[in-house]
Amino acid sequence: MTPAARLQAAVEVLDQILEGEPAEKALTSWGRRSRFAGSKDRAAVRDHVFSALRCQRSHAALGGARSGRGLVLGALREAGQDPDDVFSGQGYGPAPLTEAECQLPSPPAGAEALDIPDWLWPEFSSSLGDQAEAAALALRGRAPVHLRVNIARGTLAQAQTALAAEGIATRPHPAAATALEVTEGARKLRNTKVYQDGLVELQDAASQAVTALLPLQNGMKVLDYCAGGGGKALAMAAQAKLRLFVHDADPRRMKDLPERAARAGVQVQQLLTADLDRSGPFDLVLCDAPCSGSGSWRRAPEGKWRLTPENLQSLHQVQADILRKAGSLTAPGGTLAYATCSMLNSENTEQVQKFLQENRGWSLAAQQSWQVQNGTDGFFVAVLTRAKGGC
Ligand SMILES: C[S@@+](CC[C@H](N)C(=O)[O-])C[C@H]1O[C@@H](n2cnc3c(N)ncnc32)[C@H](O)[C@@H]1O
Repeated sequence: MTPAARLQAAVEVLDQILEGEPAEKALTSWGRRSRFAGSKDRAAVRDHVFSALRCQRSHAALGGARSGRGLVLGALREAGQDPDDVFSGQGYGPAPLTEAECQLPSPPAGAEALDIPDWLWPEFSSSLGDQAEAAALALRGRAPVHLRVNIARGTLAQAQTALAAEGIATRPHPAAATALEVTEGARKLRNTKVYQDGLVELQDAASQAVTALLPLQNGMKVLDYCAGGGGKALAMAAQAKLRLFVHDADPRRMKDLPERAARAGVQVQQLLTADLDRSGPFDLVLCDAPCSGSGSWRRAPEGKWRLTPENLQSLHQVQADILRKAGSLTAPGGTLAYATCSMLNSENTEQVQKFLQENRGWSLAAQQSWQVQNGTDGFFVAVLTRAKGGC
């Protein structure tokens, strides 16, 4: 495909996404009907689509329309490229610009230029303070690829050497002792032996730092209450020999966990919600709660535009309920860890404060947050200790 044809494909996929289709589904259906597209074409179209979604608001303003064409036009204008080179109708590229599209709109400003919804900006800026602008700008860019070295299988240096032998260059990431950042060859990763043998897993460095902060010790009975795909469960298992249980309100979210656990050489026991009470209490319960995802909007940029004040409100309720339930499953003297991939105070510190106010016998042992402008996803974790005679 020519560069212009790839952009035309992105225009079509973006139009479907703007009509409400999930990005992955829209890309998959484009892929199915475009058998002529090679793997490089598919990767390029995907990159165009995700870049457009990260900057959807500002690019729509610059392109004069919230449409696939508008977003691609806005991206070209922001990059200082002549749109006529792409919108020429040549080589299966987009049709030439109309007279209306040729009009230069006034440049975006404020939250529009920062690609944050207006309703969210007050909370975003009060949560991030003088870092709000830097964080919003970081969310407009691509996320780095981070790996967690499975230290139960090998050292960081061994993983780097093995990855280099398969054409993947990495460097250690300062956020976590187990973290590597891929600097070259990321697309090849899943086909490498080092990945398939379980020496490395894809996981953001801040996500790794969350579990590194937990007081895990051999023999502990641990529950990952919101296990999803199991990223944190597997990271915990690499840190100590645990009796590890996983749960998710939607067990389908854990479908890949058995295979991932086998690759990592880890045993986990899945629990249904109905079995939780009789399986507890646990020495440590981690809840990696559902959230706005504001810390990972670089990876899942649709979330930024699909979040509404009402969704955020109901997430607050779900988070409070999860904390309460996970607290009840924590043994006296045990630890409850609450984590999100959000940078919003209302999902983080405010939830923890509310829990501490409403539940006697708990204390805050540690709290940390990570922000996107510092080279990781945005994350938050609070580690709470239950008193030995706690109620
Ligand atoms: C942030 S994701 C977890 C990611 C996972 N821990 C990882 O590291 O890969 C949050 C998970 O919480 C689950 N969830 C949502 N509501 C829940 C509830 N009330 N109780 C338990 N899990 C819930 C969702 O299905 C989702 O899989």
